Amino acid sequence: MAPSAKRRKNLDPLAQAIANFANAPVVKRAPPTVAPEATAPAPPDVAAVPSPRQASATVSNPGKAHAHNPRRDRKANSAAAPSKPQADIRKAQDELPIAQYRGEIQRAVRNSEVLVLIGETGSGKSTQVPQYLHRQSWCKRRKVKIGTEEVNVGGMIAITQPRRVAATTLAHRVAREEGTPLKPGERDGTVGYSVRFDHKVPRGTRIKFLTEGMILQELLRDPNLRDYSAIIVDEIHERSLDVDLLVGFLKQMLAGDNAGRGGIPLKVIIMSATADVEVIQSFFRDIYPEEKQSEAIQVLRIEGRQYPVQTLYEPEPVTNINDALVDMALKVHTQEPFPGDILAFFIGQEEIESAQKLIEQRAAELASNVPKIKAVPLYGQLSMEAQKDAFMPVKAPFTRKIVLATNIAETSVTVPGVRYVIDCGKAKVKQFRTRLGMESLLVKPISKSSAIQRKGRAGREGPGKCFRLYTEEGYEGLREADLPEILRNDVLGAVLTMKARGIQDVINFPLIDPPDIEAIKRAMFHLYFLGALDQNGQLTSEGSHMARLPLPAPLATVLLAAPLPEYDCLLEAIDVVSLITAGGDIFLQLQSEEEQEEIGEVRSELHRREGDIITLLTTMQRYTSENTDRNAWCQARGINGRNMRQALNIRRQLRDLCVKQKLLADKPPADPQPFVPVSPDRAENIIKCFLKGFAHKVATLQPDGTYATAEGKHTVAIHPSSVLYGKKKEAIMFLEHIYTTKNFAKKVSAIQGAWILEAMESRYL
Ligand SMILES: Nc1ncnc2c1ncn2[C@@H]1O[C@H](COP(=O)(O)OP(=O)(O)OP(=O)(O)O)[C@@H](O)[C@H]1O
Repeated sequence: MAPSAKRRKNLDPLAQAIANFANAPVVKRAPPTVAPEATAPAPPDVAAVPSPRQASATVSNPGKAHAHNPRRDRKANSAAAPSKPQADIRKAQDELPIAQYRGEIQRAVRNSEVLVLIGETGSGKSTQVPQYLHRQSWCKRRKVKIGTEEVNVGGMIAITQPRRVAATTLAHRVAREEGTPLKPGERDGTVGYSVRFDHKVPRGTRIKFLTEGMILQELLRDPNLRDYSAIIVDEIHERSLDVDLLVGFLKQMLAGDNAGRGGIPLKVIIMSATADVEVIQSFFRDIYPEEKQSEAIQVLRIEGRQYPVQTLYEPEPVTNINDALVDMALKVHTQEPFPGDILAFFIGQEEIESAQKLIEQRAAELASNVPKIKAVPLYGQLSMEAQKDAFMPVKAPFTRKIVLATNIAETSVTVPGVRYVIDCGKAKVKQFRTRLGMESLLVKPISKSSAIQRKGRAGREGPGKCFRLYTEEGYEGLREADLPEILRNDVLGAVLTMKARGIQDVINFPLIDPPDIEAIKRAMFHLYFLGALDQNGQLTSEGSHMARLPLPAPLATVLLAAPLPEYDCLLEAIDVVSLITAGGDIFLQLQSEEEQEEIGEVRSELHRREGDIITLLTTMQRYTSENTDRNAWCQARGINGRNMRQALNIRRQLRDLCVKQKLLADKPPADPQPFVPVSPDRAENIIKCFLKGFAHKVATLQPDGTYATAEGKHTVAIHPSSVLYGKKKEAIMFLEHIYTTKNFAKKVSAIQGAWILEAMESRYL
């Protein structure tokens, strides 16, 4: 039997069903016409409003207690008999633990304002809950009168995710389950998504997956979230800065009178496998009078997981975690049954890159009767296109996929094919060091919540195993949850978002864990310096533009300054900003001496003595002037082609946004445009324009040859990835600042001391 056929045969029925479904031609169901309630009837025994006690109780035998039949409900949903692949996927849906709770969830949402839904990883929360709700009568789009204006309110469900990869993969999955897959060129559908620089929202969308940042952007445009009937906040345990802000805004809306929504209430559903229910409940509680609290805020726990996952610990603490990860990946590969892919959690991108090489080397030495290995990286700095590889089945026969991931694969995602998880127990955590005014990347032990989430990536399509590279005592010693981002990060973006939403008193904005008042004050001062706030702390019109750009405030400041006559460099600024926000480094690290000689020489034609900003600009300009083979062009220069394509996509969107915001008069001419090197004068202007956003990130050369930051006089070194590495300049400006082995400045440009004064004076005087 051919290995691929063997592989198929070995799949269990559910995995087979999913594989069949994924490979089968898509059968499109017509976008639903809303036939509320009747389409998903409540089971006969759940008509009464539950007491809060009932609702929050764990149901030990849910199937029996609710006499609910998901298949019967589903039958009522669709008149036409489903095709085979659809029937398979429906069977898989019905077998999820959450299916037994469908009626209970529908009823709880109908009868409450806030539902906290806790269910094990893989129980079906993210994929099923929006599907259970979007045909309910309260979710209908309604025409209402607000003052003299007639507006539509509701009709859609938003479901937020902490990460882009989760939002897009879930949207694709749910769209297929709904029978309206997201295909290029397809304009109609039930499910869509919106993440930074990528949106697919078909006509007729009822379920929209968004990153938390995107819904905050929507809140700026529409403070009443009129498009939505419900907001599902998924994976709240991650406690990103954005999710904390989002629940703060939702709390304010729930506490209000819904006048901006024509009286139509917004439902809020908070979901997680590992969140602290009491913290969430108590956050919302004070909106309601005591006697109404338990009715308004309900809690439901979904019991059970679909497949068992066996946890295996190390007998002794591991000394070298990176070696142990590679060894374990190969051990699992050679000792565990095939098929069954492996998902291994690494500390960070660098560790993944070197492990990938090691695994590939060692895989080449395996005997011919052992399956081959395809190692696929998955980390945040990869372009979206490159991230997709981790989710694709391996095409080559008799090959096992090993996904080497950071914690971006920790929550919410299903990596199809994965049966085995390897957890190194550590992660790189960004922490803002208030005293130093800079970020550090620290390697820290993960929390129990993270360990549970990582384990939960197995057991989604069949029984699985989780290999923890730490001892059981080590696990017991982990803290329950991670520190919320708002308590360990710079709150600049958060304060700008609050101000842009009209929050005057940011210190008293409702937050689950309010940050240090000093951190808020520092952010306000920084925003004042960037021109986003005036002396009274009021949002300026620049600040309002800044908040609407999907960029960190300093980069948004650069784009707003660029059209000014003294700089006049908006197109160039967009080119640089696109490359900076596209993903990881554009220039691949040259490994061998040979590579350094060959590629280094071709690459040097892009290098500019002014530093990384003008080098990036030259790279974009040369790339877009290339009219024959852009891939070959990238390859010859050791440039990451995927990141370049991603940057082009961002460039197009930023150009459109700037036309919309009237920063750019007309659409610029299409590529390819002839390459004209930036003149030194123009380069100076462009760097000065960046200084408007980054005057706080400058350092001057000291007599001993080191650089000291203007703010705080901390020593910084130019990072080896910079074209100015090893160079001595009077002063430098850097766009990134990171503490790893030492304090490094990245994306560095040479500046003059006088320019710093100029940039400061223009703001203060
Ligand atoms: N992209 C996908 N491909 C294949 N199966 C999938 C996919 N997404 C989801 N599934 C299936 O649906 C099940 C439920 O997934 P879902 O994301 O809804 O669970 P969840 O309860 O939200 O989990 P978590 O808390 O881990 O995010 C998975 O265990 C898996 O069997």
